[in-house]
Amino acid sequence: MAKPYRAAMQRIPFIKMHGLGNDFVLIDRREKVLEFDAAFVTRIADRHRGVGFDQLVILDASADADADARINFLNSDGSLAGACGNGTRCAARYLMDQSAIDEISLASGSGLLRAVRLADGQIKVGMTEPRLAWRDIPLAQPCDTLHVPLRLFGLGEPVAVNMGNPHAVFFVDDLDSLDIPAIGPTLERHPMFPERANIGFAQIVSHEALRLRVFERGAGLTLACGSGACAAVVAAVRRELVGPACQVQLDGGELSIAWAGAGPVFMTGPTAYSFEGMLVGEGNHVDV
Ligand SMILES: N[C@H](CCC[C@H](N)C(=O)O)C(=O)O
Repeated sequence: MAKPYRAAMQRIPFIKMHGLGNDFVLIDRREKVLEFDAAFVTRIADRHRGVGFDQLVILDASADADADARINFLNSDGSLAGACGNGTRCAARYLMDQSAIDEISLASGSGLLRAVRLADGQIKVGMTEPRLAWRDIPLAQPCDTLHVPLRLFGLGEPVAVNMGNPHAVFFVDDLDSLDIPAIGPTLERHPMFPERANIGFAQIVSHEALRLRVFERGAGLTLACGSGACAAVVAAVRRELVGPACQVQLDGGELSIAWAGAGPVFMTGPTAYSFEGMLVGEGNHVDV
């Protein structure tokens, strides 16, 4: 007798999007309860056996009346990401397109995020105010987050910033001379960072521009990291290396970041749809 496979089969529609090549599988659960576990997430993240993504973006209906939806992010290794700037911009674009509106509010783990569509189509999001106390990064020991006492691989002391997720930013003279895939894992998992950290390497270009590459917690080196771009500008403003408006040049393109030295960080940049599809399988163990 045939196995009653189809009866148990779950079908999960998804949309693939990216912001500067930082890519996402977006699952909209606002109208339908869809359940999946960490094994499912890592399987879908697999770029050969699955769809492939840096972060999975999950949209849920929000209990908060001020928010149009609730947003959560999972890294490709299955871990939770407290914030994701490019994923926020992509989800905001998707929700705005669905309702033909140009402004949206999203409830996230780091607070309420507001996003707007600008006249040129770029999406601008107000990220949360950066947290700068060592406990809030979090770091393993009390220290000045402007000079975290960590000296490795010939790098200077990093600046630590929490953008809803932990970041350490190293300023370097020559970004191209660094073997980031080789040094990234050690830094991401250094005992100084009890919740691991996103590791940014920034090279100052001018008072209004910097180049950045980020080895992301739970995802490795990506083409762009939105919260990393915010963290790098916050770090550079604190070190008086750039002004309050700064272009961040990432491998996948450019983000405009603005931070007045206090309050929220604003991030503006492009978003793009790649394709849509259907994840198909039994229960939580979905065959792609
Ligand atoms: N790509 C994301 C960052 C994901 C952060 C994640 N790697 C973590 O904090 O664990 C961004 O655009 O901000």
